[in-house]
Amino acid sequence: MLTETGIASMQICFYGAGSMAEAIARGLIHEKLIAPGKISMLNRSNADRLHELHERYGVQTVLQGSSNERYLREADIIFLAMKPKDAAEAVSAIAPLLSPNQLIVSVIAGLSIASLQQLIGPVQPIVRTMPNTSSTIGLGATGISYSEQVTPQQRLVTEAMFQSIGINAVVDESLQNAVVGVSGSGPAYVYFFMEAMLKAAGDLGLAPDIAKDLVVQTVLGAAQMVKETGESPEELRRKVTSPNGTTQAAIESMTQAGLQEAIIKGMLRSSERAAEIGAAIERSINE
Ligand SMILES: NC(=O)C1=CN([C@@H]2O[C@H](COP(=O)(O)OP(=O)(O)OC[C@H]3O[C@@H](n4cnc5c(N)ncnc54)[C@H](OP(=O)(O)O)[C@@H]3O)[C@@H](O)[C@H]2O)C=CC1
Ligand SMILES: O=C(O)[C@@H]1CCC=N1
Repeated sequence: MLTETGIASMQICFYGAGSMAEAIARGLIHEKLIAPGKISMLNRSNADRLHELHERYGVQTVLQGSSNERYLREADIIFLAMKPKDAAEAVSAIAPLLSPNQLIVSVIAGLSIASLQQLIGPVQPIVRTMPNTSSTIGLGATGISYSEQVTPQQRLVTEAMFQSIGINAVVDESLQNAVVGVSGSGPAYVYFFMEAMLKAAGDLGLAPDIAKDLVVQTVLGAAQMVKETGESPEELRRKVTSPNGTTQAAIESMTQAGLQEAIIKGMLRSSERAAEIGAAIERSINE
């Protein structure tokens, strides 16, 4: 499927060279989907960051204002990967350089296809995505939505790219903010949970390196159990929980502290925040 897409011969430009751009670029390179020399990464002012990316991956890098234009014009695929607050200005700046055969792939939380069309024009094929940073190691989870202008071939390319760095789900654009709340922000919830587990392990007297090994393997093993056994988290939890045993005591204590409600509330808030961010960009465009 990958050779059919012709992706290996394409040029990919990351406009915005931060954490998410690096996670995707690193994943694509690591999975050998595309050679580093076919990837360019641009940012606004942080020259050290570009130098670091060039040294680390061998990607082409250049500072805003020099020969950025060439990379942007030559790219078959342009990833928009700046923070939402910078998006309207950054996208407006490149709109005059774009031609309608270039595929725009946005990873920007909250930013709608309609807003991007306002900034770029109606004919540009646009993909709105919500990936996550686990793409770095090929274990990402990405929500994908297409504008009408995206061709079947461009869809193949998009899905091949995101499949090479994890799994993806094509969703109606109205669900993209839900994807933010679930898997876009998701890795941070798990890290937050692990931080708490590590703290408690220390309080219980375990040395940091031993605590880390035990916590990481526990999280990894639990996720893998859900994936490989096909059993639900609830069923698997029951199997750990002996009547009147240690796990029951822990779960009762966590429930009393409102852990489940706190997680649900936090996820809904992430999704709501994505909508707020999108609305703020929309307002700034229409001002
Ligand atoms: N981090 C995550 O887990 C995820 C992030 N996202 C989305 O990815 C996007 C980027 O987030 P993240 O990677 O964390 O952000 P970072 O702050 O790490 O990176 C942002 C990058 O954008 C660059 N930039 C800002 N303005 C411009 C401009 N005008 N022209 C060119 N480059 C510019 C910055 O350059 P400089 O440093 O020089 O200013 C920087 O390289 C966000 O919109 C976010 O919603 C989506 C899913 C997950
Ligand atoms: O925190 C954020 O806004 C971005 C979007 C999803 C994950 N990180």
